[in-house]
Amino acid sequence: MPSEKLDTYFKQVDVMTDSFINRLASAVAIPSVSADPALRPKVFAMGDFLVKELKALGAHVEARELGKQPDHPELDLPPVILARYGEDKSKRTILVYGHYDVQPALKEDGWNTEPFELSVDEETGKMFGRGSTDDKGPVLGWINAIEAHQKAGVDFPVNLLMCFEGMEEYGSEGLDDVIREEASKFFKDAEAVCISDNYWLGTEKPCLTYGLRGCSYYSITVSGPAADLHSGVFGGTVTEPMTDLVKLLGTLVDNKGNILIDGIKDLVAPVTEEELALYPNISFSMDDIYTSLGSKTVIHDDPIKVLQARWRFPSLSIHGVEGAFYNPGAKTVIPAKVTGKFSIRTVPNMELEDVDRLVFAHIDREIAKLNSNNTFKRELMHAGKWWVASPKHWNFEAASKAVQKVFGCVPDFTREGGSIPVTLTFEQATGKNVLLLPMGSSTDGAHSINEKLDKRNYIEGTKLLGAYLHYVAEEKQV
Ligand SMILES: C[C@H](N)C(=O)N[C@@H](Cc1c[nH]cn1)C(=O)O
Ligand SMILES: [Zn+2]
Ligand SMILES: [Zn+2]
Repeated sequence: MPSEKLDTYFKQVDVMTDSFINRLASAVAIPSVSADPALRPKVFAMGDFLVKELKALGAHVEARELGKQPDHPELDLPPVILARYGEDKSKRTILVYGHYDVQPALKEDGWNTEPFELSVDEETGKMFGRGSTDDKGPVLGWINAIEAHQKAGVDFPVNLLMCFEGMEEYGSEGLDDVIREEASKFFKDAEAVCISDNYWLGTEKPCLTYGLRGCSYYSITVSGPAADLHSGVFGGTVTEPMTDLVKLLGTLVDNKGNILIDGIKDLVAPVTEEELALYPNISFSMDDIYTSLGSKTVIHDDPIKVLQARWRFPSLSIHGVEGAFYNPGAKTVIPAKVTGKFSIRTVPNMELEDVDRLVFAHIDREIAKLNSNNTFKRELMHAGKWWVASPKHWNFEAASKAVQKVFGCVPDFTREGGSIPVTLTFEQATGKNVLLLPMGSSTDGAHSINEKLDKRNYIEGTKLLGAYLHYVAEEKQV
């Protein structure tokens, strides 16, 4: 058992707490928003930051350039950063993945603090900042683990391969090809894969995740007049694009979460008795969902139904309207062109092509019903497939032991409502088991305002990642 080495490593992590928080603060200060063309240089800057940190620790680092962004040919895609720490043939080799881009964030969206300044509340231990939990904290967790081993003089237990991308929040543009290409090259020695980019179910108990929903993201564009118009002068004389769009968006889903697109439900695999038996053992209560939501505005009032709605069934969310008036005040404008955006979270056995076919058939039918003289365009913006794996593997076994060592409890085995499409690509390209080992908790507010990572999750999470690697080194391959 790696107990003594682990205790030395844990003590070192505690000693280095402030320095690890400073590292996170430096990373959060780089607004690496992949969706904002104006901030693309910052995504590159964040990649450079990681390269510098990794090289300073003696890792071998290579960058894979991805060329231009297909839907914005004027933009360069940020590189995929590949790194290797350790080349000892007698050790296991583990491949880890994370992303260094973040979701957009503006103070005026409702943040209590500047989103790109890490703001640490010493009383609660909450560390607010965009990317703190998704996914800069976990990515830095791997780097912290390397550094703490060095400083503690504890031999690093495995060879660590790292793959960090800068376009995850924009559909992981270009990454699949790199993974397939490198499976027999940079990643060839990998014996298992670990991804830390999702969240605990609650705030106290860690989990290991073996399933993800997929995400198919669509847009509908409605255009009419050549330019935005005065609603007093032109209201009642022109077919308004926004009126058509609101009608179309209103046909997709009801406020009880039922998807109204014909045929979607038929694509979902029936829930088995075996699966049903797993839910009651999972620590999850209505209070957990209330705390995560910050409200009681739930659709289901039973925790098992909540979990199933999140993991096991598809959902459709309407995200926003480009071109619409959204500022405070009362602007009397008729927008000339509006683009509505929505996505469907997909589950087994929904095939991407079937979902697209049903979505487009539905939109076309609804457009025809409008009898409108506006112009309509509907598009799939990006898609990633769902993933479910078996947690009966030494990779999960090692992570479970690490959770028990660091947190003193047996983790829940969970699925996740969010999507990390490259998980499936890693599994298929390397042929190895993939484990999702989250660092953040259910209240972190990833993608939302006031995103945070608790100090405890960051520091104990850094211990967890290191401990996982020690237990992995000890697991027998079956
Ligand atoms: C779970 C992960 N941290 C995450 O946030 N994934 C994103 C992936 C995505 C899909 N479309 C755009 N980004 C998510 O689930 O929304
Ligand atoms: Zn993420
Ligand atoms: Zn995200």
